[in-house]
Amino acid sequence: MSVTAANLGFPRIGPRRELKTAVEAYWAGKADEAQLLDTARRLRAATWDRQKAAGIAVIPSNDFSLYDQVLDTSVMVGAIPDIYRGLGAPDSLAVYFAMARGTRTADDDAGCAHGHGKGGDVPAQEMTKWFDTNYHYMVPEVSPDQGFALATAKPVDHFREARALGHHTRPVILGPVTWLLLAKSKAEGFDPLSLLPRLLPVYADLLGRLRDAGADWVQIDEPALVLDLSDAARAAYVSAYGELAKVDGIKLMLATYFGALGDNLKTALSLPVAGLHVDLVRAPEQLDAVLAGARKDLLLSLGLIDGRNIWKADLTALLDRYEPIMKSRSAFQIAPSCSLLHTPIDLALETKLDPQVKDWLAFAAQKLEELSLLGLGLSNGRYVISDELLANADSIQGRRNSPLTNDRKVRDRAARITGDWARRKAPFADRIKAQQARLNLPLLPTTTIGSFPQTAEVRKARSAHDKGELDTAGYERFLREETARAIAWQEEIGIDVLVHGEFERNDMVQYFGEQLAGFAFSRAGWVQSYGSRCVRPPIIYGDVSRPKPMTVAWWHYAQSVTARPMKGMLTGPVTILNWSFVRDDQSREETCRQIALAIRDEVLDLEAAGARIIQIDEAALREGLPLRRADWQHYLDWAVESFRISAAGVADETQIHTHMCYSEFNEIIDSIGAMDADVISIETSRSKMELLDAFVDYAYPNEIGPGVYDIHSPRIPTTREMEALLIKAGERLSARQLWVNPDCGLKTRKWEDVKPALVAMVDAAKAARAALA
Ligand SMILES: CN1c2c(nc(N)[nH]c2=O)NC[C@@H]1CNc1ccc(C(=O)N[C@@H](CCC(=O)N[C@@H](CCC(=O)N[C@@H](CCC(=O)O)C(=O)O)C(=O)O)C(=O)O)cc1
Ligand SMILES: N[C@@H](CCS)C(=O)O
Ligand SMILES: [Zn+2]
Repeated sequence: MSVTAANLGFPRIGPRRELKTAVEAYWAGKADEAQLLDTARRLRAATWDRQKAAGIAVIPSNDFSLYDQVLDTSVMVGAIPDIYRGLGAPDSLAVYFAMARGTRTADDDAGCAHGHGKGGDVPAQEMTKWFDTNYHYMVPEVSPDQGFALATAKPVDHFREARALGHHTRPVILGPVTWLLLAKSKAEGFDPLSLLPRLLPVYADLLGRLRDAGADWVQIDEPALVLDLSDAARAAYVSAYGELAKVDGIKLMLATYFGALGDNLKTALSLPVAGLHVDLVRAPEQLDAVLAGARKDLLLSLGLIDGRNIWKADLTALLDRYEPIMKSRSAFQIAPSCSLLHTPIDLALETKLDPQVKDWLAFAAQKLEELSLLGLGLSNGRYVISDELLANADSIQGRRNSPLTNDRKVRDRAARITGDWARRKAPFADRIKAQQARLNLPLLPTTTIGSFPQTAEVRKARSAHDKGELDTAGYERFLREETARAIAWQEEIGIDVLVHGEFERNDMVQYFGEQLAGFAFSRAGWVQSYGSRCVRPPIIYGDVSRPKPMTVAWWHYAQSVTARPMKGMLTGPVTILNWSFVRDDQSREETCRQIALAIRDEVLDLEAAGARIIQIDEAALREGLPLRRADWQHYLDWAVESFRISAAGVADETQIHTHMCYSEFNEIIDSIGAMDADVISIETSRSKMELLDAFVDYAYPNEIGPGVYDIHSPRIPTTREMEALLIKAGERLSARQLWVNPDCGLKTRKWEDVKPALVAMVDAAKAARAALA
């Protein structure tokens, strides 16, 4: 019996975000192509060396990407829409980054939420979330007459590059069926999956070239196998892998992750591949069925180390569970559950973490060490790693018994929650009357979503403050000036309900996590969100509570400089949960309720301070939906309840807003309705208000701000087009229900875009008021 430690993918941004610095310098014209490619090469070499040093036997290549691995695949197979073709050779950086970002050149990578950056001459491709992660990929675009050809040979180039450095790697490629299932076509009714027969020869060509370059195994990622699939998709798997099996001399490790194969297990096990990777962290229960159904000669890769979270693995528990099965087959691979792309790189860089909490954590580099130890223990017996096991058991015990993770008061309070906590006192119809009497707003009130541009100056000031180069008084003075300027400008252009601009916030989740008990923060724990943009997800290690008010002082200052209503601005519990690394020793649901209580306290303090309107953003509520539909309702029920707990403590006349900068509401509209926010702002501008239909069909009774300004594009919308959108909205919903706002916050935009756009938005509201009155 042999057990081999394999990795499925390593983060590519570099321990100090070297890739971000390099690509942004290239985009800004401050570095040339050779400099960028040189940094990329050095990062790859360091990553391969690191994995070898950690004792990983199967090291991936082609997991590196300058922007996104799905985009790499699209370019590789020649799925380059015509608009980009004139910009350079198919394998040029010009075409690649145009697809990623559009062609308008500028020195920042303006981008936000679910869209991004540049429009300009040529728009970027659409971007969306990679399964249920906070990583975003570029959506492949195909047409009914799509042709495919191997346009780049990056997997082969990187395999050779690694070999020249002494590493025999296992190239990773995104499988053809998942790639097609993620693809979209502008042609109505066209199913990209029908292109499979045309795509397969390109994959076969690639596999042949990898073999000729010396590769023996290729990891082919098919995460779509953990989704609810149609019979057609399952049939596509059978024909695709039947065809690829004809390529001689190369073995495929079919990698599935992010969940159980479930009803696709039979299909997966029937495929003529040499290996199958299964996620046993998200879906440990599938082990028995996989073992029972797998051909004797199928190499199983067991995903044992969590690639989606940062907790140290319990090595003894893993040995207890997996030792007994080791003799059942001649060989196993063990691996992280999925690529380590979704974890920060190296815990060793964290010098400021509480040592106790740090002892409970493993980032990507540490996960490789765990994997390697586990491999040794499973192959040779646990005595060979006895010292390491003892140390690991100490950490696991330490975390389990630590008073840091348990706060009796929080638990008692959460246990006392009753239905009343999640119910506003009066129904919406009564509340809205009280709110209108108090707020006295015009028809179609104007507002924005919260943030104003996070300029280089703002980021520099924060960075200087963090480093101790700018004292707190100086930093706060600077922030007050920025805030006051933004408020005066909103008054000047005639916005009705104001925001303070969020200049004091580094990130809408991190900012709250930094102030809540039960959260820890990394200094260098960056995780790629999209392209060069990264986030540092907070780490929720203990029971969550709010030691003191978090936003009241800033709100108070902002309200003190204007008579108009200033929104209290909070991130909601579900979004804080979904964008954090969450403790794994209690249910997400339980943790979310604790966060909800903390936000409820903040809501009530804002109300007591005089806030008439409080916005609780739930930008990540939808993306938290489980991958399988059967699990949706349970999630939606507790997510909605948490939001309601956070919001429902206020008096009838206090208006609660929520914001969701996405647009697919059809399938979850009942839950959106159940949130019972007085006002919801959503993204609708790009769909030209069509996405309001879900609200119309549902007869949504509360107020809605359908976004009229696409903040993902630097294009400045005209008064006329925003007015037309409002009229369209007014035809679908009562004008009395409508608010006027952009699709999302403006933090990633520039003032020079924001100013004319908001002036035009206010004019559009005035015109629409006259038309709809
Ligand atoms: C809305 N989105 C968000 C998601 N997740 C979140 N947690 N937050 C979100 O807002 N998921 C979905 C989308 C993803 N979209 C984005 C959009 C934008 C970014 C982004 O801009 N990231 C920044 C980092 C943001 C941040 O934390 N900034 C800090 C630190 C800034 C920094 O790097 N400082 C430098 C010094 C800077 C200087 O001197 O000029 C340093 O520390 O070295 C801050 O502002 O204080 C990015 O740059 O990648 C991410 C996801
Ligand atoms: N209030 C936040 C929400 C972003 S989703 C902002 O305006 O940036
Ligand atoms: Zn938003």
